[in-house]
Amino acid sequence: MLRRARRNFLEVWLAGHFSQPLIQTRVLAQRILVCNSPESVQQAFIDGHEALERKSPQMRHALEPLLGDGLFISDGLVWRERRRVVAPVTHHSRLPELAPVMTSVIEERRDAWRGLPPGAPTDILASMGQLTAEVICAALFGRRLGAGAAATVVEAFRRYQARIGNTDLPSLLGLPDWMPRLRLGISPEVRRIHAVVDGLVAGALRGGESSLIGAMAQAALPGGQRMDATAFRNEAATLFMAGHETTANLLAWALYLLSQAPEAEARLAGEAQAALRGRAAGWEDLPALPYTRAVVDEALRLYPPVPLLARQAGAPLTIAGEAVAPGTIVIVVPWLLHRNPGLWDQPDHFAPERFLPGAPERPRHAYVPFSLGPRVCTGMGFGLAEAVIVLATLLQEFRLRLAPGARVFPVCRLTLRPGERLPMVLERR
Ligand code: HEM
Repeated sequence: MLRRARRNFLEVWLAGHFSQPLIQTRVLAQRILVCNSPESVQQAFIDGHEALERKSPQMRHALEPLLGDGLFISDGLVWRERRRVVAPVTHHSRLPELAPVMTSVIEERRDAWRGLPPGAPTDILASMGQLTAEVICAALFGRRLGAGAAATVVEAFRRYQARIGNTDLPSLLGLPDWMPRLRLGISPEVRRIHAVVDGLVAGALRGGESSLIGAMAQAALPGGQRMDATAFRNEAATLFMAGHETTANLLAWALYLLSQAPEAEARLAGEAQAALRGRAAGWEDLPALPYTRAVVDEALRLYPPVPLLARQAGAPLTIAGEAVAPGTIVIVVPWLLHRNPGLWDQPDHFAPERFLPGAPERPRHAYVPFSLGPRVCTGMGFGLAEAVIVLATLLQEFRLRLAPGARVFPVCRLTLRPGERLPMVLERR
């Protein structure tokens, strides 16, 4: 099981797990409880938030070298204080101000695609990674990360993920947190990413442009203190990483799904053409793109970019009648929950209609691509707006087909991606 988990975390689940409301297992010294029903998910992440605020040791050890005490993996007082500074910078109320950055980056990508030789395969996973890296950089730092720098970070993060793996053997053996973990080959990637982030933070703090970093610098921690330089770097790295990798995978999966579903693809393209008439999408176009949004929601259901939400109990609690002792790992697995046949009709089918306004209601907490409860993703509105703007702008003009011979299968490391590459052929409509 460990070997399978290290290779690809999705391989540990058997067919029966998708419909099982609660899965209990033990890996070496570690008890693991998987919540796979709306009730148990609510009991764990909402009612049990205080006991389960802490991320799993596997997640913390995987990301700590890169993010330090950044919001994604911190807990306790640090998490509470930082959340009050970081969450408002991408709050829904700021999106009209942030969306023009998305529009201008996607306009550049569209123009570059117009110049591609017809029939040449493009790696859509890399292309979306670079695009979303440019978007989050422009929003975060108030200026564009040069194409070379974006590519450097995207590639370094890909290699970081490949080396770090999913399993943290020492934690599974019950060894304490303070014991150093062997992390072969990740230091050069971490140094490369930190060097880029440090340069950008310094630039954003010096330059007078409006930026998320600038907004964070204005916000005081409770008690009036300012965040120190390390906190700044950790939060900037967190927003950069959380803000590009997830959205890139979502876009790659959506484009793949559409390439396999010509009717859905034609419907989305028709909606985009009618709403946009050749221009790039912006914030004000979102209400006229409900089908595009439904495609995004359905892609998030079938291929949730964060397919595993793992916590470690810090205090005793009860979930679905089971006593959970401190130290137990409690996991919500969107990959399982989103395909649970007891919760979804035809769970493995790509059916964006299920998310259109007026579709039958689904059970609460059956759909959690952005997590839920107090640790819900702070960038949810940002990521959703970006994905709709990108898909509508590109698909009104281009049709994407999977390159001949390409094989696509989901691989889960920290995020869920369509293998290492996604070669697709672009055609102008
Ligand atoms: C489609 C895109 C995205 C998806 C699917 C996604 C998903 C998630 C999920 C599932 C979590 C919680 C993880 C857990 O509970 O273990 C999370 C947390 C977070 N996300 Fe996102 N995210 C996306 C985009 C973004 C963007 C664009 C930003 C920033 C601009 C962002 C910033 C964050 C941060 C800071 C956290 C940590 C919140 C906390 O622990 O308090 N995310 N995201």
